Amino acid sequence: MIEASGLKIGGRLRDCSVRVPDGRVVALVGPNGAGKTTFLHVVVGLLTPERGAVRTAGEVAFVAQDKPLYDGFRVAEMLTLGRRLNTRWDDSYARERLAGLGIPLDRKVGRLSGGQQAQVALTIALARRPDLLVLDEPLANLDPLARHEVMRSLMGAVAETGMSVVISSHVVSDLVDTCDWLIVLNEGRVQVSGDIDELLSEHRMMTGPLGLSPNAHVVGGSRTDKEQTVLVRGAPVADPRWRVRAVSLDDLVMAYLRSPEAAALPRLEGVRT
Ligand SMILES: Nc1ncnc2c1ncn2[C@@H]1O[C@H](COP(=O)(O)OP(=O)(O)OP(=O)(O)O)[C@@H](O)[C@H]1O
Repeated sequence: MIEASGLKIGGRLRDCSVRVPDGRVVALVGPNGAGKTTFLHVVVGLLTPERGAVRTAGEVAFVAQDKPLYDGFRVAEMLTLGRRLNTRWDDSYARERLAGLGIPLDRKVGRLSGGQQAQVALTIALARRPDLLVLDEPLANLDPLARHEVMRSLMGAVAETGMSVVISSHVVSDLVDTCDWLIVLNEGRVQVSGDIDELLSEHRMMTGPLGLSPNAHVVGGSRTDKEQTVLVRGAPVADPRWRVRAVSLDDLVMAYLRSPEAAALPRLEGVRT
């Protein structure tokens, strides 16, 4: 569970509130400089907000954007470090996971591929047996195959343990198959927070003639010289002049990011400050 209320850090985070239930796999998306890393640092306790508060349940493991590995260390030495630093460390889990991935324990970290380094960082975080795993852009600099492998093996671990996860990324398509909760951060504000299936089912994309009102709550849109396409929230009024289709997660995120004043947030009463 993550409960954040009214988080403020200068202009980097401005009144950010979210409430995410236990066991969710959260996609935290937003453009460069949106505040994702800042938000994650507050969630894991590395930064103290000027205003607001955050609560998380249980043990938290964090994998920072610049993977916290030592190039000169062998993989086995990274595990020893993990064991010494963490009381809840599960060494046999770490060794089995790395063996399953074919990553040799005697290899120096600096000699591993980017994908293997990401897997070692993830294994060290998982071996801490966290209740909440927080990953800041774990897929950055990985090729598509390695991205897929990291996400697939992460999902295996989630299915085994039921832990909550937050993953930040610029690339929505990397997260679409694995995450079930979406947070969109834009210019230091939480623009969207909610269950992904619910968000997708309550939004529609409508295309119709210019000048025609969609008779629905419009999030944002685009136009050509003949037509307009708008993302709407809630059921549109039936009108044959509009072509209505379901939205993809990408459509939804892009439409909100293009309209920074629009928001899709649940009511947050009951959040403790
Ligand atoms: N230590 C700091 N002190 C002051 N401002 C900072 C600091 N770190 C980052 N910022 C600024 O805060 C804003 C948010 O940065 P942050 O790194 O949280 O964004 P992000 O969404 O993670 O970006 P990216 O996707 O590029 O990693 C940016 O404008 C950044 O320049």
